[in-house]
This record gives sequence, C-alpha cells and structure tokens, in this order.
Amino acid sequence: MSESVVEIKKLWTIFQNGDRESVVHKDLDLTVVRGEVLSLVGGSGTGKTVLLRQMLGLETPARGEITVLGKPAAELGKRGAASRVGMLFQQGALFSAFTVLENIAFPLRELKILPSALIREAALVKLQMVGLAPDAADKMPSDLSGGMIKRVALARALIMDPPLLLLDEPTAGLDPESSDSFCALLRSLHRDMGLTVVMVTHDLDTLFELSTRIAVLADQKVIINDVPKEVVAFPHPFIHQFFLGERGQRAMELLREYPFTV
Ligand SMILES: Nc1ncnc2c1ncn2[C@@H]1O[C@H](COP(=O)(O)OP(=O)(O)OP(=O)(O)O)[C@@H](O)[C@H]1O
Repeated sequence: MSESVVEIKKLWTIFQNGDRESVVHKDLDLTVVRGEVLSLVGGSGTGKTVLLRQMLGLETPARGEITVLGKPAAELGKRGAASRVGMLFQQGALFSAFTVLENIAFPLRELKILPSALIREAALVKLQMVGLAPDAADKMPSDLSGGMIKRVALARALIMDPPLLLLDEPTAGLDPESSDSFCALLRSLHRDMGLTVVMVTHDLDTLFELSTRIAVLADQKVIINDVPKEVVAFPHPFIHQFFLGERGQRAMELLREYPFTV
C-alpha cells in the first residue's frame, strides 16, 4: 500500500482580524503519498501558503491533525526540521550578507555538529546538483539572476537530503526560459532523489510539467485531490474558471502533452 508522507485530518485554520474571525480551512483533509508531486491550487486567500507553513510546523492550526513523515508537524521543530522537510519560499529568501555557499550551508552550520570542511564539501555538492558552476560559490545574492537565486535557495532546502520538499510558487517571477529550465531541474531532482513534493503554483505550465496529482482548495477545504485529467473534469466554478476560462486552451494543450502515465 502507498505510504502517506503528509496526512491532514479535520484541519481548521482560524485567524482573528480585529473582532472578526476568518475561517480559512474548515474540516480540511489531505493525504500526500510518498513519491508524488502534489500541487495545491486555489483562489487567492484560500490558505495554500498557510497550509505549507503548517506542514513545516511553523504555524499551528486551530484544530485538527497534521502528520508529517509519521510525526505531528508541530514536533518537527525549528532545529532538525531541515533534515526532514526542505522548503523553498516564494521569494527565495537568501541572506543578502552571505555568499552563495554560506547560504546553502546555513542549515548545516546551525546544527553545529559537523566540521567546516565537511559542511563546505556538502554545500559544493548541492551547488553542482542544482546546475550551478563552482565559481558561483563565492558570489553574493545581489550578483545573481532570479533563476540563480531560486537554484541557490533550492540547494539550501536540499542540503540535508530531506525526503519531503515544499515549494511555494517555485517559478513565480521567472522569465519563460528560466521557468522551463527550473521545472526541468525539479523534475530530475524529484526522480533522482526519490523526493515527495508538495507545491503551490498558479502557473499552468509548471503545474502540468511537474504534478502527479492536483489538490484544489475551495470552500475552505480540499474539494478534489486527483490526477490532472480528473481534476480538470471536476464540476466546480473555481476549476471551471482556473482550467477552462481564457487559460483553458493552454490547459487542454498541456493535458494532451502531460508527461506522466495516468
Ligand atoms: N498570520 C496571519 N494572521 C492573519 N491572517 C492571516 C495570517 N496568515 C495568513 N492570513 C490570511 O489567511 C488567508 C490565507 O492566506 P495564504 O497566504 O495562505 O493564502 P494563499 O492561498 O497562499 O493566497 P495567494 O494565492 O494569494 O498567495 C489570507 O486571507 C491571509 O490574509
């Protein structure tokens, strides 16, 4: 039987805005199985980013359970979290005063258990793994293109070989060419490292290029979690607008070229 890497049951997320309560998730269930690339799509404010942060243990839901790799997400803690879950934040979020290599090595240095030479070696391996030349190691973030920043942030997320990788809008802000090559990199890393990936994206090309399943957030829950063909055919106003509106023709083209066997 397929092993679940993320298991969310009856999740409620409630924020207090002044004296108003806003319920973002209500009785939300979601399962992510080992080896899949599950994409979360949904309208603005449906709580996709919050869900990623909850999986990482950075935020605690009002109610419900989130189990990540067999443990409650809250137990991931800040320390050690990087060895189990890698996170690529939307903005890349590199430390501007650190070099590329120092950025990549940061989670390992924080642990304070490995000698510097070994940490440097591990960071250089990851630099190569994300397709950057060794001479990028000593550059500062301000010297990098948007695509390179994403690659460095990805190398940092993968420094401890976590089995689960969370991606928030991985190709947002990239030009089409950089976006395609970043998708190709993610696909090969997913395949070669046997990663399980949960990704938030609005971009149809990224969605169809990488996802083995798509989970749609609407009406405060996951309304469908299935292969793209089934999701696109699911009758719901958000899905209709997202896949079949003016972007529909592109979605249909991408579905025809869909690279996975379903
Ligand atoms: N710490 C917080 N305090 C109060 N409200 C919050 C907090 N974090 C998120 N929210 C609200 O929760 C809702 C969901 O936010 P989230 O960023 O997860 O949405 P999203 O689905 O990722 O949206 P988008 O696609 O626009 O990025 C939003 O209405 C947001 O304003």
